[in-house]
Amino acid sequence: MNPPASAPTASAPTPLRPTHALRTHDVRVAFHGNEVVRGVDLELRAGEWLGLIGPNGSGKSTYLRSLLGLVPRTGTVELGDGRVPDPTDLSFMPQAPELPPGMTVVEYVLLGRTAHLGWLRAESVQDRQIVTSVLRRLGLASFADRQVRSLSGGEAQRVVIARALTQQAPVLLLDEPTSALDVGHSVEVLEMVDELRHQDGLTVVAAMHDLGMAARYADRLLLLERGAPQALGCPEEVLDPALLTRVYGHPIRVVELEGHIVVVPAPRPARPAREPHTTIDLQSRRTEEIS
Ligand SMILES: Nc1ncnc2c1ncn2[C@@H]1O[C@H](COP(=O)(O)OP(=O)(O)OP(=O)(O)O)[C@@H](O)[C@H]1O
Repeated sequence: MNPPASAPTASAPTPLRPTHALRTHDVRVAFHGNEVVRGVDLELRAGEWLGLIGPNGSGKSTYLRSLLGLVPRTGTVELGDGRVPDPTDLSFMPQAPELPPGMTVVEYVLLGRTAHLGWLRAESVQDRQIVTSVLRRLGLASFADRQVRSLSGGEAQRVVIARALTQQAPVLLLDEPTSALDVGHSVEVLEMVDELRHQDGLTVVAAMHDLGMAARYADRLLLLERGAPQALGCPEEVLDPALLTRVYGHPIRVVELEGHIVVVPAPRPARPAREPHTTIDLQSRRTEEIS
């Protein structure tokens, strides 16, 4: 008897598993002829965390936004199956999200399910369960009925992360996810993202200014300078004091503390002694000008 069509046979080739979850090749973005992202190549495996680092204006947000199609780009962006990502594949936590007036936390976080809604556009019991579970995990259950506009900066940031997580997309893009959070809440949120990527194979790309936190959570770091990749590798390789000092324009020290990398600004070398004070007599100058 012939085997069913779908059963593997000895001669049938094993389907190749993609080696990457997200790949970008030669991604470039220009505004008014000025290129601000200059050829980013990346290949991320499922469950990998990439930390995007670099000084202000180095192109981190623009690169993330280009992956979502929010700004025009050239180059290629594809998922592991070769598809161009659609809105259900990438969830995004922007740096400065709009919090709509008159909306409660639970309504706002439910927006994360928008891409999954059926033709009736009504959320299901499962959508609500996902929202409840994310709110609980982020310690936000007691905020469910609060107006989003009434939250503190840190509370609002956690709510925005909750919305991104509720989408349950395989790739999570975070633009400075902890910029408004105190140290305790920063660790709590990053730990949760870390747990999700280990449990569910979530692939994370996060723009981060705190280089120590980036080293702690990311598997690899990509350092951008004026849109151009300067280094890509594990935190120990990329967080090279001489490289960081050059790119950030300030002396930087990298030290190890209890097994963690700590990045600290070093004092600048002593400046030459200032010229002695000269006092300008503004009153007499004025008098001279008037006379
Ligand atoms: N819509 C736009 N039009 C013109 N220039 C833009 C636009 N968006 C971003 N830029 C410019 O692109 C460059 C990169 O900005 P981007 O926000 O990506 O940097 P960043 O690394 O995320 O900075 P930061 O750490 O300050 O958030 C900056 O010089 C910025 O002014």
